[in-house]
Amino acid sequence: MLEIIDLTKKYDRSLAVDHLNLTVESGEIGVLLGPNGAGKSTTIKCIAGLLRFKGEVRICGYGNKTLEAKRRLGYVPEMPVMYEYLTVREHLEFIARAYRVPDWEKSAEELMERFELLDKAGKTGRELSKGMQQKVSVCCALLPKPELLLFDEPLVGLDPKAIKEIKTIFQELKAEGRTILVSTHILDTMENFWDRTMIMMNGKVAASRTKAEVDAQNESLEDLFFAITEGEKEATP
Ligand SMILES: Nc1ncnc2c1ncn2[C@@H]1O[C@H](COP(=O)(O)OP(=O)(O)OP(=O)(O)O)[C@@H](O)[C@H]1O
Repeated sequence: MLEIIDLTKKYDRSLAVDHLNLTVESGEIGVLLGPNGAGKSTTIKCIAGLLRFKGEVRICGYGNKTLEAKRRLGYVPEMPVMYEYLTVREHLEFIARAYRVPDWEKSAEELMERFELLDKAGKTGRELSKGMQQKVSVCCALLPKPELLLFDEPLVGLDPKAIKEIKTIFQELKAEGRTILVSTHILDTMENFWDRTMIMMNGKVAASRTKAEVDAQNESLEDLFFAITEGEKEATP
């Protein structure tokens, strides 16, 4: 479970996230939407503990800076960050050792197979394309089986097979009762399996809806997005 209470983040004098509150329950897929510059990546980086902020972020009840929270968190950043001289397999081994993942070799092989990385397992970070780096980043986040997974624009630059695999994985994680927060601009790919959406504008949640609420209005995620961001609808958070 993820709880964000009164999160505020300023870069120098510019306010990127403004007293933001949101909750994503265990077994839910939360989708963070919003125009460019709305504050989505900043929010995700604050949750991941990469930025200082005011307010509170709780992961399964633990403050996000604690070891208990970090153990339960997986993060796929917008831009993959690779060690230039580690191979794909060594990246997975590094994560497995850091998180003390038991029997990691089998899980790592399965993940590499799902993302068509087995034949790239011996390639180093610097030898990988952007899309391959993105796939390694996803595999590294999934390997420790965290309770909360943050995906910042996970589908950008991936090939169709990897996109299909990620969508399947979202559903598997949900079925296992994990908490997922995805920031994306690619609305139609999330259409069928999200549970809760938060639409951000100017650092605030301009609207928060469950899928049931949106379905009851006979709307799509895209309809809701434009209604909120283009002001056709009263923004009721
Ligand atoms: N490192 C930084 N230093 C100063 N300002 C920043 C920094 N990173 C982001 N910002 C500002 O914070 C605000 C929110 O940016 P953020 O990257 O969180 O938005 P976003 O919703 O993820 O946008 P996008 O959809 O374009 O990725 C923007 O006004 C941006 O210019």
